[in-house]
Amino acid sequence: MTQSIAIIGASGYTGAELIRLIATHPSFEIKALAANSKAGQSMAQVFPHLRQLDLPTLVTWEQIDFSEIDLCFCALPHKTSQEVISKLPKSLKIVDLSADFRLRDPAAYKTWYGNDHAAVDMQKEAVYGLTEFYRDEIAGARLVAGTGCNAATGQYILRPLITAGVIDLDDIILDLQCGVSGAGRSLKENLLHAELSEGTNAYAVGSTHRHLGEFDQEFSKLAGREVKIQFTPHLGPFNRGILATGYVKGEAEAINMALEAAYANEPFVEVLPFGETPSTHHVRGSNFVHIGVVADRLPGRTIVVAALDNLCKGSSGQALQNANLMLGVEETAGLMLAPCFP
Ligand SMILES: NC(=O)C1=CN([C@@H]2O[C@H](COP(=O)(O)OP(=O)(O)OC[C@H]3O[C@@H](n4cnc5c(N)ncnc54)[C@H](OP(=O)(O)O)[C@@H]3O)[C@@H](O)[C@H]2O)C=CC1
Ligand SMILES: CC(=O)N[C@@H](CCC(=O)OP(=O)(O)O)C(=O)O
Repeated sequence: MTQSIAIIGASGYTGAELIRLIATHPSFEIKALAANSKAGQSMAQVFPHLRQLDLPTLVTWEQIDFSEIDLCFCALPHKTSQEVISKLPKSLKIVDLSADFRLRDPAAYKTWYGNDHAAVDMQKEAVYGLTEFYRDEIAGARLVAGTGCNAATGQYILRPLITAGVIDLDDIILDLQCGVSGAGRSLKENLLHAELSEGTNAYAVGSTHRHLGEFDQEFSKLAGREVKIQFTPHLGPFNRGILATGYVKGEAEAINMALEAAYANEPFVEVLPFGETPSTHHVRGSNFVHIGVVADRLPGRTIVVAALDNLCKGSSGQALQNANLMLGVEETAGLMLAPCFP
């Protein structure tokens, strides 16, 4: 049976990545694609790399006939997403890629995003989209909130360690580099080639990045007590990929065992042989996550490194994995592409 798919925000990076992945999906068919400033254009005009695909012309989301859609991906900026989603049919299955439905607590949302939420009921209804840890809830959900790409990478490292009780919860440092496509296809000075290439910089320093709202929510829920980590992201001078490095207090062997046990049956999460560390080069364009554990020279301290592709496992690949669950098809459908290397 074919399932009909719509994508709102199809003219952005995550929208294009969804289309690339769905192109090989055995049962999903793209019926409608929506944009804002680019409505009226063909996808070949907006994204020439998708020229060979037979795709509908971009329209505005108001022009879509949702009665013929089984599931809608929403890849819009924060705030716009909640305004649009609150106007969509209440029976429509939605996977949202924005930050708007990730945080359960309206007060926490206001702290990290600065505004009151426009759809508090839907915020409470949404299921957090980190597939490996919310699989059953996602399968029964109507609205799934895709995670932040930085937030996903950090959680792949830390969630199993918190659950297994193998690290000191008051001594967690996470450091991360995110490729420039993480900022979307927008024109900003610091994203110009001349100002980005051949250098790197930290941002949101002082543990002020909004993805800390997701870390606080998820880690505190897992631990049954408040957990706050130190987190600094860096803007990487590369297009795709996130490399996160966690510094924790705990024994490396126990940490490695906890990660191996947590991901033993996961199709997309791979724990590398003990002592090896991952690279963004080896997950690029794929839905895979690689994780590696190394004992630090300081006794009782361990380094854990994770790599994923922000546009795939960090957003669109995760979104497709969740959509597969919501529509009852094979979870890995359309997602077994090998990484693109070099
Ligand atoms: N990039 C990444 O790695 C990740 C992104 N995300 C989140 O996913 C969402 C999409 O990100 P990304 O694809 O990178 O963003 P882009 O900036 O590349 O694309 C944004 C899309 O939203 C559309 N849009 C903008 N404003 C409006 C509006 N007022 N009404 C309707 N459509 C509008 C744009 O249309 P048009 O171009 O026609 O104006 C475009 O299709 C964001 O919320 C982002 O935070 C989440 C995880 C990772
Ligand atoms: C380089 C860069 O700007 N990266 C983004 C990652 C964005 C992301 O994960 O998505 P959301 O915006 O949906 O939270 C950042 O750190 O804000």
